[in-house]
Amino acid sequence: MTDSVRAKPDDSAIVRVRGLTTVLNGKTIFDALDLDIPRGKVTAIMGPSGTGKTTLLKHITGQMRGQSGEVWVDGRNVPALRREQLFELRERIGYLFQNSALLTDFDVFENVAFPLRQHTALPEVLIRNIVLTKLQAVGLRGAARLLPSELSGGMARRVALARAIVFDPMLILYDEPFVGLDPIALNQVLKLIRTLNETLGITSVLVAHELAAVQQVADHVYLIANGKVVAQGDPKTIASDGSPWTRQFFGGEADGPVPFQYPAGDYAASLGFKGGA
Ligand SMILES: Nc1ncnc2c1ncn2[C@@H]1O[C@H](COP(=O)(O)OP(=O)(O)OP(=O)(O)O)[C@@H](O)[C@H]1O
Repeated sequence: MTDSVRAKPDDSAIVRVRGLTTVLNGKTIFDALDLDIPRGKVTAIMGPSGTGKTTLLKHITGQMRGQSGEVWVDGRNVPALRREQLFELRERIGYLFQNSALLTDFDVFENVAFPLRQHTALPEVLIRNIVLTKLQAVGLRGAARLLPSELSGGMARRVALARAIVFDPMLILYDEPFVGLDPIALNQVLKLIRTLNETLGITSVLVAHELAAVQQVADHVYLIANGKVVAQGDPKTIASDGSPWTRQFFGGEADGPVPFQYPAGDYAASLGFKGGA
């Protein structure tokens, strides 16, 4: 492994993954994975489909645990946390899911208010102030009384973002935030991710496939494949680092180190040919 693919220990890392090994249904998703997410920055996680990007986010929130290894988030090793410590930690992490997952029967205001009503006993006037502040931050205070069915895809994503920041998180995890957005909505979301990161003084981690978008918003990118970090660096230059992984992934080549076949047993044997090679 070259220096460029080895995670560099960094005291300012808010997330520090060490030796994470995760096997799901007999398939190794992470194979002693090491990586650091720098505090206060926007970090992109990229990699082929099924490589474990969403799974990595779930390790950070403690929704999933590996067989071994450590996942440190703001100084706590997540797999070792007790249930209530885990809930405490999760309240400090905002999560924007792949689909915006708004509650269809609730208007925009109530969607953003929902976590506050679920997890706090704040008076209505305070809830109102928090919700309107968050909606203002994403430019949708005027849409407070619209239903999700009345929103464009980009607006829905911004509402979900307002909801994700309702507890003033230290860390926001975005899972595929750019999928299905038209160019205008895409630019609005990009600008918003960057602005929120700066104005709220938080850390952002995003899983995405779109290199052009990642280049506009991210400070650092990790390329994960085969259970490990296979490349990392500046999003502007990573695509041209010349390694077979980056050539295949960013060049969209069908052939390369990423296998076409999902791991499977012996083909001839599975077709019933005895002792098939
Ligand atoms: N709960 C689970 N149980 C068993 N296998 C799972 C589970 N969750 C994910 N997997 C498997 O783990 C692998 C990684 O899935 P994951 O969704 O993290 O990939 P991804 O890199 O986010 O993919 P994509 O880019 O397509 O969204 C896949 O092979 C998937 O089938």
